[in-house]
Amino acid sequence: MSSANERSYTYEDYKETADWLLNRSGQKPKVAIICGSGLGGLADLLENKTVIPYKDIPRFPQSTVHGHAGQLVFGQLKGKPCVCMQGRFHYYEGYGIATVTYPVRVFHLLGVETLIVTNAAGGLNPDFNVGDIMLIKDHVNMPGFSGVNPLRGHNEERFGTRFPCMSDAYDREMIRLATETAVEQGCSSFLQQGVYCNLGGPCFETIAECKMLQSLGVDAVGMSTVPEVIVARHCGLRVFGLSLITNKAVVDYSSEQRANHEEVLETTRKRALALQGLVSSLLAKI
Ligand SMILES: O=P(O)(O)O[C@@H]1C[C@H](O)[C@@H](CO)O1
Ligand code: HPA
Repeated sequence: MSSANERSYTYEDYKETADWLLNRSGQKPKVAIICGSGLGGLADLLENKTVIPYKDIPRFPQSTVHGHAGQLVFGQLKGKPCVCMQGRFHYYEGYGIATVTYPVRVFHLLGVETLIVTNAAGGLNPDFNVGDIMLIKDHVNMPGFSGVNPLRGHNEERFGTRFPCMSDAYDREMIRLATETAVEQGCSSFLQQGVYCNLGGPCFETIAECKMLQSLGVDAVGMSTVPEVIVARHCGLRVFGLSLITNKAVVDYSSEQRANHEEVLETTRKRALALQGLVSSLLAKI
C-alpha cells in the first residue's frame, strides 16, 4: 500500500522541527487545534499571536487547498497556550500518510497535551441538518481497511506502543464538557454526537458509497482527521473532535443535490462564530 510519495521520518526529524518552532515562537503550547476547511478563523481568537508560515518551517508540508491558509499560529486562548494549524494536510493532496500527520508528533514534542481536531463533513445521519456541529465520539478509518495507516512501518517506541488501543480515541470527559458548554452557549439545538468516517477523497462520495456508510452506522463523512487522531493517540495526546456538517450527503437517486467545495465553505462561514465560541469556552474548562 505504499505510494511513491510515501516517506518516513526519524525521531530526530520531528525533534528538529519542534526545536526550531520552540526557538522561533518562544512558546510551549499545551493545546493544539487543527482547523478544518473554512474553520481557520479559530486561530484569530488567539492573543499575543506569533504567526509562522508553513513554508518557513523545516520539513513542514505546504497547504494546497482553498480554505486552508498554511500557517501555524501560536498564542493564548482563554489563558491557555495554544498552537493552531490554519490549514491541514490531506492524503488526496498527494502527501504520504506520514507527511499528513507530521505536525501531530511535532506538537507532542512541543509539550502539547490536548489535540482539538475540526473538520467539514457531509451529514449521513438523516436527523442531522446542514450547520449542525457534531461532537465526534468515534471513527471508522476506511483507508485503514486496506492498510493505509499512519503507524504502518517501523514503530518508534519513544512515541508510543506498536499496537495502540483506539476504543477510547475521543476523550469522553471533553465530550461531556462540550455538551454542557453548548447548553450554556445556546447552541445545543444544533449540537449532535456521532461517528465520523474518513475516505481518501478528493471525490465526494457516490450515492452507493453514502448508502453503504449509512448502513455501517456512520453519521458524517469527510476526507481527513482520522490519521491525525491515530497518531495523536499513539503518542498519548488527549483528543477532542468536532465536525461541522456543511452539506447533506446525497443518498437518493432522484435528488438534484450535488456536493461541492463552495457549499462546504459557505456553511463554514455561517457557523464559524458558533463553533469558535464553543471551542474557546470549552478551553476555559480544561
Ligand atoms: O480539512 P477538512 O476535512 O475540513 O476538509 C473537507 C474535506 C475536503 O478537504 C474538503 C471538501 O470540501 O473539506
Ligand atoms: O460530503 C462530504 N464528503 C466528504 N468530505 C466532505 N467535506 C465536507 N463535506 C464532505
